[in-house]
Amino acid sequence: MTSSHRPPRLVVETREIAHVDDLLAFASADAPLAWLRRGDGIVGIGTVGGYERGPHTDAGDSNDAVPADAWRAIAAAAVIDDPVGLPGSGLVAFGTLVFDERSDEASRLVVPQVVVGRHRGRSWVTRIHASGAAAPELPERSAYGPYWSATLGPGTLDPAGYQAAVRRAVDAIVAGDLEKVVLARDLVGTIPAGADLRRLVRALADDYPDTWTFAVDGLIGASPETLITASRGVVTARVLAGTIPRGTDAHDDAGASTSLAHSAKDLEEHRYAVQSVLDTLGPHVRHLRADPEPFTLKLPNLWHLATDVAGDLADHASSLDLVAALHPTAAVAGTPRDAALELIRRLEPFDRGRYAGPVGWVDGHGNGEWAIALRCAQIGGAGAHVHAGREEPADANEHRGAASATIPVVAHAGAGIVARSDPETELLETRVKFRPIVDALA
Ligand SMILES: C=C(O[C@@H]1C=C(C(=O)O)C=C[C@H]1O)C(=O)O
Repeated sequence: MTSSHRPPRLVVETREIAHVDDLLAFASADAPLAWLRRGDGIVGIGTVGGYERGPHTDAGDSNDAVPADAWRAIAAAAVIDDPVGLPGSGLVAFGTLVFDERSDEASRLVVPQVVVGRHRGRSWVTRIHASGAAAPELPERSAYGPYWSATLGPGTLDPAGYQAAVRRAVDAIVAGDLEKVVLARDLVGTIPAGADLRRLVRALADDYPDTWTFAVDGLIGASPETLITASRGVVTARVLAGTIPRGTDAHDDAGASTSLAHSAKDLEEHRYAVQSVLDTLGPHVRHLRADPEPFTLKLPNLWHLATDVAGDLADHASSLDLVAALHPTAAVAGTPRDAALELIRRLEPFDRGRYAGPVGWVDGHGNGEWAIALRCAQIGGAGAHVHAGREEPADANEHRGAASATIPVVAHAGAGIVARSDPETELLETRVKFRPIVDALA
């Protein structure tokens, strides 16, 4: 899976199939690959190739191809037979990229052996194999395993520590070092080994049907924020920044939405986020459109200020090129970007891993759908081990029974900090943003 090797020639065949009710039933129980919204989307089974970059080393990894270039090489070598031609048919890779290129976790593109997809009433299966190898079997549904649950507790930055970090961020902003920074905190826990992870994906998809529900390389969540979609030359994004919890009754809830829509502090946070997207898309996109005022987006746990952005691709950029240009937006890093990244590294005592990074899929033409990985948890993986303080015992064999009984989980949620931010309100906001993943695990 290294990018330095010449990619194998992949042979790809997509065929329409009878309507699929539940895509997730085809996914693997312990390593699901899924991208779903309102029941439509794609699931992947097995791995036939891909790309991996990182973890970061001090020696540097600058010789590695960037994901967009690595993918262009894989796609250019592929032989694709796709009479279906819908979003997610033909050759696809699922991707999850780290937030910070200095992360100890890896960015990955995973090309599955089999993809099952559904889009507006049409369903298909794609089989992918290396040229000369046998085509994979057609996929089968498998019954869901038993229900399981997990609770998340304090991580490396507890509520008091988070409020202290917010105060330091406000000081830096007031001192003129930067205008906005997004600070996150972490929660950790464990889930039972052998748990059917599709249960978690399904709970998120059921409770948050309008979000992108994703599962890629152990990163599972339900994000409302579209980093970028590219489909046949049309580009869209949904920028979110500015948040308020839902009200306790209809009257209170309407009041919450109105007060968010008029909050100078939230409108300021939002402006930075929209501007960062417009600035980076500008060179690649014609007829770039964004409403002058944000709308309030209602989710089961909170309201966001939202701006939809759209335009026509003006060059040959793939969705992965656009991802590279956009990430990290001011919605998850801050303004100016470099000063914000530096402050995040200083104030957050953990590695974000893939949290707040790009997650999604890309096809053989460069089309794709990418969200910002929010409202999610990383199940397993080196980062989770470190966060959970569960170093591998010196004699791993001796402890294997105990060590394999659970799988570590780490989740993150953050909030945009500007000069007027109040530490307690920001802490409450992160609590509300943890709700989707905390509830789905419960
Ligand atoms: C950082 C997160 O969310 C981001 C920050 C927001 C805000 O500060 O209002 C809103 C949506 C997201 O862009 C998160 O969910 O962890």
